Amino acid sequence: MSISSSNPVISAESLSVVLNNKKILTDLNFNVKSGEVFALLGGNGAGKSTTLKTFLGMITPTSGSAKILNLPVDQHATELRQKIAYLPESVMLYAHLTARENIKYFLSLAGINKRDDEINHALEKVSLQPKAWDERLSQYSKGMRQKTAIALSILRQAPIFFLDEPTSGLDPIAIDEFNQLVSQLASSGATIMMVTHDVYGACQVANHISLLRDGQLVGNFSSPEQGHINTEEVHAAFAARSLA
Ligand SMILES: Nc1ncnc2c1ncn2[C@@H]1O[C@H](COP(=O)(O)OP(=O)(O)OP(=O)(O)O)[C@@H](O)[C@H]1O
Repeated sequence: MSISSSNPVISAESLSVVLNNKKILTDLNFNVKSGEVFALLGGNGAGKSTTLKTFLGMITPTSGSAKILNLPVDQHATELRQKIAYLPESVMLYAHLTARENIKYFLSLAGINKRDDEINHALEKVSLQPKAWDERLSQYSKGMRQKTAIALSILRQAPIFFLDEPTSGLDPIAIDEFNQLVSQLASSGATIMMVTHDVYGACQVANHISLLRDGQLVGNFSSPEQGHINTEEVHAAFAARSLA
């Protein structure tokens, strides 16, 4: 179950999901390789959360498959879990513990021991200000909680990230910092899939964007060799949904 730069790390193959007799996802196909950031973009009710839940093993495909490292996730959830970092829209860490305490606690649950200097290094890597390291998370902004969760994922050495609406509720500076962090993670070889309705943020950070509408992929965009995906082009495609 190794990660090579040429094989897809995350792939949807003719993935369809029906829930309560309702077609939610229809024939999705995409591949994400190591070092890439993939954004699944769509409006409310497009099927983004359903796609994410399918890759997290919480929903079983009705047909086709959702694979990670070429393994169907619904059949290999336990062995894949340790490779995956999942950041929900609201990061699930303890408000009454500090960043350092949260990290130590969740690492201990995973049976991982890290020295204080290794934890410091991870917190530095995500640019969490040192003066906040020993403050309770109840004092943190959403951006700071996300940084803490990413530091934890770095220490867990999880190479595959699933991000759910990561920039919603962040101020513009925190959005830029978060996008930089995502780009850094990808440059160091992580594979990142995010679901979002933030066109601008997706264009800033993604190598590939797929546009999801009514459970179907209706547009694909890739970044040029140097630079970002064109925001206006993606915005026009996204906005066309209301005219369809
Ligand atoms: N268990 C279910 N049974 C029936 N329909 C469902 C079920 N779960 C989700 N849906 C429907 O599937 C569609 C896609 O929902 P989903 O939550 O995946 O969309 P989304 O793109 O994440 O939306 P949002 O941006 O609003 O969170 C919606 O119409 C939703 O009502």
